[in-house]
Amino acid sequence: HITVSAGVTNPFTDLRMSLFPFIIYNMQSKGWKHLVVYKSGIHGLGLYTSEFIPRGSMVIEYVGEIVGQRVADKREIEYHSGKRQQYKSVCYFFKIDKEHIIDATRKGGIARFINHSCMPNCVAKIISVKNEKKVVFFSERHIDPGEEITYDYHFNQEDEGERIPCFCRSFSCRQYLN
Ligand SMILES: C[S@@+](CC[C@H](N)C(=O)[O-])C[C@H]1O[C@@H](n2cnc3c(N)ncnc32)[C@H](O)[C@@H]1O
Repeated sequence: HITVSAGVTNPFTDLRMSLFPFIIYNMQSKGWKHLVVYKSGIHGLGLYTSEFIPRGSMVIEYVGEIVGQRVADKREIEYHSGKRQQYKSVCYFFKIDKEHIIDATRKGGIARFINHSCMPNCVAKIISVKNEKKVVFFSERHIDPGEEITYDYHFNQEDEGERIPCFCRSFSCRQYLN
């Protein structure tokens, strides 16, 4: 049984899936869920689960280069400057704390494709493993095969100058990401 949200393409019922070049399996260590990158009904590409995920499960880690605020600020300007067209309108940064940002733009895992939803099915938690901070997504409810993985970005309005319209289409959508 596959649940499909209204209007959202489901990769597991879509025959074009086999032709889509962006399918990458999440081959991280055992215990992680089987996840697929596929075009999203929310924005660009998104991350989907191909298996049932019970509530409270570890879903995936946000992996990338850990940089400081100064480097992140420089890279943000570089990525949005137009020199690298593919990074112009998207942001693959995850802020762990004031000093540490994970940049998954050039080197990183598929968690960077997780889109924002105002009614998400996952939550990002910062956990410490051997004194190292890691960002791990946990399921907040059970997630059916074929559902897009989402979390609430919790962007502050003052973070960015321009407001980013939200396309999560959830019942309680706040209309903007920031
Ligand atoms: C980490 S990327 C997510 C993956 C992205 N969809 C892609 O194709 O690479 C974050 C960016 O996706 C877009 N995005 C994510 N969730 C969105 C939403 N609910 N509404 C509109 N844009 C969204 C924004 O441009 C945001 O900066």
